[in-house]
Amino acid sequence: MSHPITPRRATRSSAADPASPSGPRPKPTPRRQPVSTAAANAKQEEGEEHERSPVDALLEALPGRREQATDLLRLLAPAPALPLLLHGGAATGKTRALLLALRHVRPRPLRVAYAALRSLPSPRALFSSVLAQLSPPSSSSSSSRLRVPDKPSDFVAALRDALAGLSARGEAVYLVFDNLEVVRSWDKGGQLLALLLRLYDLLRLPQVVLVYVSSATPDAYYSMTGSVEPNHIYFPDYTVDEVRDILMRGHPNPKLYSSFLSVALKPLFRVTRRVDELVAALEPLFRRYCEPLGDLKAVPDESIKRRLFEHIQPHLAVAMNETFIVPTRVSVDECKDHSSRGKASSKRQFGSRDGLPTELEFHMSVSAKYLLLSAFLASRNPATLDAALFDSTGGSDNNRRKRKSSQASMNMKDTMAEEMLMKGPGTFPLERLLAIFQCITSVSEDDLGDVECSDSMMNGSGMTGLMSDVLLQLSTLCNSNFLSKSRSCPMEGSARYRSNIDEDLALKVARSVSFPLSKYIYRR
Ligand SMILES: Nc1ncnc2c1ncn2[C@@H]1O[C@H](COP(=O)(O)OP(=O)(O)OP(=O)(O)O)[C@@H](O)[C@H]1O
Repeated sequence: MSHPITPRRATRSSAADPASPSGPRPKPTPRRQPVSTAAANAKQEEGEEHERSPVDALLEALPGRREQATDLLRLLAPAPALPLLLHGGAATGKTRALLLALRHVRPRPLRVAYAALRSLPSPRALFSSVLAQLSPPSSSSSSSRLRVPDKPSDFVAALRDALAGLSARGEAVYLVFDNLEVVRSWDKGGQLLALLLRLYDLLRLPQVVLVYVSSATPDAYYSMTGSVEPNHIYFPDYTVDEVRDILMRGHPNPKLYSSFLSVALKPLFRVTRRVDELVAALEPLFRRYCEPLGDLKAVPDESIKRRLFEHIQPHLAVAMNETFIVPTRVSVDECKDHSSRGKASSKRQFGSRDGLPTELEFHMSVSAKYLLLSAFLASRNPATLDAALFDSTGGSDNNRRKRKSSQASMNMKDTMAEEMLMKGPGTFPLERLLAIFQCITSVSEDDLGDVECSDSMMNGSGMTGLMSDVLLQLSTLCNSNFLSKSRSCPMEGSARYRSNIDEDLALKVARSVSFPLSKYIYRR
């Protein structure tokens, strides 16, 4: 299930291995050992009899992540450790596994500065968050007084000072950059990304362990920086059995919940594989499932199971048609002072489907996002411009188009575009939607070298995977009001669709999959 990791990989730079510092790499300090007196050993052995090993505790908290948890404990050992990259699709447990594993890393004390980049609005907020977490406890309460650097080079200098102080006190420091791919979407994000990836070379502090968490593969990053290549651990998508183990863990009535999951999990798993979305979708369903029961502690026999199954079936069908939306509760202000709190809490909440809120983060599948973008373009652009906007290779080639267009045809297009804007979002047939969808997904396929459009984001199945569930996604988007479906057109005999989202929301969705939407929006 899990792809093999490549521990201590060879590096692309000549002075890559900290164990054999032949180049400019700093001399590794010997790994610090816990105090090893007879008394300490005895105490440790005694403790081991009563306590579970860190690995056991970790494995219990991480169903489906045995291999990753073991690798984490091994590769997180401090001083000197190569940077570590955890990569894999959305909600595959990267953050959870890392944060739990860090609790078990020895020796202590250690300091963790965790930057949840998805919750941070700008480079400056990132600098502020990291430096605040590294400042001594006395000054962290007055973090407003902390001078926040504007320039990345000043940040590196300030970071080095803060880390040197902690290293001098014997503290190992873990610098975690979660959702690293987000940096790309920031202004001058490419440069900042390269700088973050080169921190190992820039800081030269062996007791500092850099950990990057991302949906993109290592090659997406390290081929462009030429810096030391990290160890990496791959987090594949969960299988349905693994998700079942995760959901079953610690349930007060395992027999009842197991009989519920045997009915509800597989159908929903076809719609989403994200654990957080499944948890959110299953919770209200389980309450429904239990409605006929007087006693929630009861162990259901076969006849009760049958009755519960009949009771839940219609609700299950409705749930499968819903789009999963998870609101983020993190406001920009909250982000400014602290980064780390945001992520977990923001993801567990399940949003309502009322209206089309703009402050939500949408945890849709990649294909649903592309479909929504295709629908937005189909509603927004005149159909006659499709051929020009999406050339035969699927791409948008504005320059060539401009050169080739005659003044007369440009004028005609302008008039049409104006009419379209006056009329509001237009309707379109399914064929047009699918054609645009195919074009824009093929563009993204060409860009697979890009961080955000990595294989992992496509769930390892490539763009064919995107196409396969498109009709299911379409009905989900309609049910959740992102698209509306009109009655069949008497002339064409088929239904027409209309996008209900505005440009801001479309741009937000586009950013989340790094799709250059503005290139495809026709503007006069
Ligand atoms: N093995 C697991 N056991 C229990 N809960 C899990 C497990 N894996 C994931 N989850 C839950 O699923 C949700 C998403 O997990 P997490 O944030 O760790 O994923 P991620 O891979 O970091 O996602 P992203 O790439 O979107 O940041 C969290 O609520 C987390 O607790």
